Amino acid sequence: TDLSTTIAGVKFPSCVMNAAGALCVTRDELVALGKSRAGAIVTKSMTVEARQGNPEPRYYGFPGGSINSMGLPNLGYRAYAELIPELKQFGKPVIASVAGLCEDDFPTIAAVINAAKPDLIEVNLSCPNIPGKPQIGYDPEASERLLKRVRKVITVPMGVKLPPYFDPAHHEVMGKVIGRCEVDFLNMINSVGNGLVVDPDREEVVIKPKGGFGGLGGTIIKAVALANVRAFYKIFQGKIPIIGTGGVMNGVDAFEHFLCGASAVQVGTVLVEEGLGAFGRLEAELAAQLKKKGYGSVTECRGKVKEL
Ligand SMILES: C=Cc1c(C(=O)O)[nH]c(=O)[nH]c1=O
Repeated sequence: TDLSTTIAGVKFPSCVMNAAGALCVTRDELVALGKSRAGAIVTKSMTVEARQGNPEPRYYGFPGGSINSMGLPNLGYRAYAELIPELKQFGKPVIASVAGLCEDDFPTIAAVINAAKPDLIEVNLSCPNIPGKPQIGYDPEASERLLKRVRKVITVPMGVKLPPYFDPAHHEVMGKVIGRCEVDFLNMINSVGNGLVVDPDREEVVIKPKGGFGGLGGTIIKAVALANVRAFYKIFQGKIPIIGTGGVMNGVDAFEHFLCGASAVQVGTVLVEEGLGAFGRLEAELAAQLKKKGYGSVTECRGKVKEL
């Protein structure tokens, strides 16, 4: 079964890769991703200055998912610019995830990172965990302004990592914004922002930052992720490739993302909980599911989910 895929003209040896944030902050983590079965190396979203991130505990896994308020711990964009040439030696695409603490950070980072020639750049409009900073992706005007500014300095394929939307009216508005910004691929969804997990025995929240509020991931967000993949797949009639992220814990979850229109999937929670071996398991399970259903590749089943 062919698990390779192509996004914006870039060939991925496998359609399963890490989500920005999962096991991808340090050089060693990124090299380990290069040596693993991951279909790409996706960096942690990067900021201008290196950051320690939020106080711990800042990640908590539980049956069904995870909650995190990492606070953008990363090496700073200059360090990743230096690392990219080395990371490109592993025979798989390198996706540089660009964030920023303010709008002006994005073009600053994007211009220098673009010069390092990652295979693709993913603009993260959806970090939910910077205290006092609303998610850019929930502000269409700011999103459009920012995407147009970074598009001017990015010559490699440019994608956007979006937060979950919960209303078709928002899908429509963001669809129009994306349509005006020459976006080469989409990635949805980022974590479901500002959830709260409580430990009833200790009568406490489970993470320290923001009073315990954090981004949700894992099985519990799969239905939201699938809805967003499907909504934007339909808006763009499959013409803009979508990376499906959210709730992929096994091969069948991945298959559901492809049925809804994804061209590849990213995994976060399952990677943090299980480690890099998850890639081999996910690939085997996905291949088995495709075979069972009579599909020869993920491309064949893309967008094939039937309505009633
Ligand atoms: C870039 C920061 C993000 C973070 C974080 O570093 O807190 N967590 C997420 O779930 N999604 C993000 O986009």
